[in-house]
Amino acid sequence: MSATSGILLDDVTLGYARHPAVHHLSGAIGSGSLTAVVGPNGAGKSTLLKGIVGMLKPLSGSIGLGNLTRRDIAYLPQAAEIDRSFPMAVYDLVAMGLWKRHGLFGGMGRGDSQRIGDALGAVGLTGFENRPIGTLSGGQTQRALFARLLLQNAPVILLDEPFNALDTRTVSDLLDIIRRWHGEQRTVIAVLHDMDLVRAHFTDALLLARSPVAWGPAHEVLTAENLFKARHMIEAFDPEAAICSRDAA
Ligand SMILES: Nc1ncnc2c1ncn2[C@@H]1O[C@H](COP(=O)(O)OP(=O)(O)OP(=O)(O)O)[C@@H](O)[C@H]1O
Repeated sequence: MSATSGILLDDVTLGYARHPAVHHLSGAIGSGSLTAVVGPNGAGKSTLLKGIVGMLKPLSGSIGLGNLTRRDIAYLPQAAEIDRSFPMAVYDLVAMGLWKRHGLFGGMGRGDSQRIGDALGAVGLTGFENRPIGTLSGGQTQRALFARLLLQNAPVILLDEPFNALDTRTVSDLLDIIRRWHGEQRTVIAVLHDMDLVRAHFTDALLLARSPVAWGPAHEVLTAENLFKARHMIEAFDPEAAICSRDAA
């Protein structure tokens, strides 16, 4: 992976219909870092990922990508946002990871079947090539989506609650792939709720409660005091506020 200065968040406010969901966030996600975004429900974690991937334009502030473009970012939304009813075989879903290489209507190149087979093997889905995606279990679906991410070969990978409702075996297998990406100096940012998992496997953590509570080495961020503060901040938040109090002050 090429070296970049990482992702720079400069006083970023993100929201919907001008209602801010993430307020005044500044900091850098270093290139090659393994960062967990944590915080209570409604803290703005998914919103932040959507801002970084370019699906949401900041209401104010800016998100800088250094020498990367949006096309260098692979994004796995929450499972609930993925339409599994689309009639498609596992092989074709995973092959979509090669679109960046070939373009939407480009043909498959030599070696692509091998690459797809390798990616399916890496996630333990060899033999599932022809299965319609609608017939997969939740864990198998997430494995197939990780295979697609493997083929995307992106320097930045954003994962929104990738382990939600998965059994320990599947989590462990997918964590191996995340570790592999980290070893390849890719930047990995994952929204997670399991604090023990973050402490054990992630180098950095950003604790959000619409505003940033703490950001830095995971073991320094995930203290009982910070987590309590984040919960308190979310409970005290007025979701109907049209503009944030800091802007109004
Ligand atoms: N499309 C949308 N339109 C309007 N408001 C939204 C939209 N998506 C999210 N929000 C609101 O923005 C706030 C932050 O939501 P977000 O999904 O980013 O939180 P989260 O930290 O990812 O939560 P969770 O842990 O529950 O997934 C919430 O109050 C939510 O209701």
